[in-house]
Amino acid sequence: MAIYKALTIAGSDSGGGAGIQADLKTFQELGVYGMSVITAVTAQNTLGVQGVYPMSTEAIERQLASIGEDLRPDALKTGMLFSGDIIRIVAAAIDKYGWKQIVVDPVMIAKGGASLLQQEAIDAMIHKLLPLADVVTPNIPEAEAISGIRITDLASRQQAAKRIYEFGCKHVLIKGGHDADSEQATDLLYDGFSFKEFTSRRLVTQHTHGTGCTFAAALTSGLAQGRPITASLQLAKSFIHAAISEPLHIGSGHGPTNHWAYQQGVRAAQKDEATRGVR
Ligand SMILES: Nc1ncnc2c1ncn2[C@@H]1O[C@H](COP(=O)(O)OP(=O)(O)O)[C@@H](O)[C@H]1O
Ligand SMILES: Cc1ncc(COP(=O)(O)OP(=O)(O)O)c(N)n1
Repeated sequence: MAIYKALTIAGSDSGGGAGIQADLKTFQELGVYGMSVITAVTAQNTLGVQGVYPMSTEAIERQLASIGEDLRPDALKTGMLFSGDIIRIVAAAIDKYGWKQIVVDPVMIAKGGASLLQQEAIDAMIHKLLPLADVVTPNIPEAEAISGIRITDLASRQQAAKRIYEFGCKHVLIKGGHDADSEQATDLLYDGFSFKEFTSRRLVTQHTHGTGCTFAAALTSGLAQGRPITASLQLAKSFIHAAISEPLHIGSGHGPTNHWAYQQGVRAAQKDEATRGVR
């Protein structure tokens, strides 16, 4: 049996809903061997972010080298990178080790408002990391910050995607979770030629902590397994929809998504199929 390996380069969320923890849970659920490089530790729960503690650049470089010298990832994702220095170190490692299938989730601000990326780092994100990305997955505020274009409708979202594409990434996927007025959660893909939409029903819930990390980790899992980009995005959309559909109701604030839900649905469908076959 082939073992596909995925790497997440991101921050730790002590509450387990976002960051490294969400990524590793998603990799595991989708049958991919997960590895991690931790860029920062956050003290975080469903009520918000109580502390941010970046790792030393030496510790990050050492983790990247440990992976690079022994365990080649089939795909990798970046999440919270916090500073321009960390972004430059990560970009240099991607280049040095020749890693492929790069998903850049340009994490900037947690849903509660805490800053997870220093303002000065946006420039490094744009000029060092985006040119290495196979897919960059901004939410609407992140797409606005990167493109400098205010997104108010489909036309401005398309314009922002085109602008971000010009920074050198192969695909831009602007997520629609923040478009609260819409009855649908629509993610928009641009590949330099045309647009494609990935749509699901918008679920009304406050338990959406970690949706972006989980979505990008599911996309990375698909790419690690050798699926094409659109099939990987479809997988990610199905995974996150299931994870939001069946919240765990833990904590007293914005709870995490349910990383078990997708596979529980797959198993239930298989059981159904098997039962029908017996009849
Ligand atoms: N309420 C919701 N109902 C259904 N899908 C959602 C909802 N909120 C977010 N999503 C989906 O979750 C994924 C992550 O999107 P988003 O929440 O915008 O990212 P982020 O966590 O980075 O802000 C996207 O595929 C988006 O369409
Ligand atoms: C450590 C860490 N990394 C990333 C995030 C942001 O995660 P995201 O999936 O965008 O979810 P929200 O925080 O916006 O709910 C995070 N919070 N912590």
